[in-house]
Amino acid sequence: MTGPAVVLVGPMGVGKTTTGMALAERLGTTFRDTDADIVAGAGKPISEIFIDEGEPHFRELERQAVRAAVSEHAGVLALGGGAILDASTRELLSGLPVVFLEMGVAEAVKRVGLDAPRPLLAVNPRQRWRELMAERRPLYMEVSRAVVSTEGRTPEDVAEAVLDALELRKA
Ligand SMILES: Nc1ncnc2c1ncn2[C@@H]1O[C@H](COP(=O)(O)OP(=O)(O)OP(=O)(O)O)[C@@H](O)[C@H]1O
Ligand SMILES: O=C(O)C1=C[C@@H](O)[C@@H](O)[C@H](O)C1
Ligand SMILES: [Mg+2]
Repeated sequence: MTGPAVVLVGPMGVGKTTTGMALAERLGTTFRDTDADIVAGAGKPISEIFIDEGEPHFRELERQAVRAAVSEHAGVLALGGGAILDASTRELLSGLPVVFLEMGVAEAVKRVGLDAPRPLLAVNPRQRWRELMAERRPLYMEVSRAVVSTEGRTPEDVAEAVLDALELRKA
């Protein structure tokens, strides 16, 4: 097993799922998303896992979900926005074709809105988003082979930029 063809990381709403699906189609492969794996395993939405069992429990489920997906999935893999907080996950990602999708705060507000059921942005979302990114940007950078801006690009354009960044385009 060689691991995923591409791993997408980045903040909530940056387009990991949308771009990931476009990229998988473009590469003729399948898409997998660790958030979706966790929801399927727990049988309830992430917001309810946070409320019922707390964030540390969610992070442990996420750690396990990333491990399983990296070892089982050969297509395009999107990780939850906070997966890179775990040091052992960052270590696991080293050597893999990881791409950091990014955008600014104004675009984040446009994309995720202010009332979406995202537990980490429930209160004062602009401020919280800035704080989260200040903490996480260095971690996204640490695990990534390339950074791709998603602003002013359609998901299909972002997928093409990811292929260019990883030099995955066939001649
Ligand atoms: N390149 C883009 N330009 C404009 N809007 C986009 C782009 N990519 C995604 N979106 C929109 O932004 C929203 C969030 O996208 P998506 O769910 O793919 O992000 P995500 O990174 O998977 O978020 P999450 O953290 O919830 O998993 C969706 O409404 C999607 O249609
Ligand atoms: O940025 C985060 O910490 C999160 C992002 C989402 O993908 C989900 O994994 C969850 O809402 C937490
Ligand atoms: Mg997603």
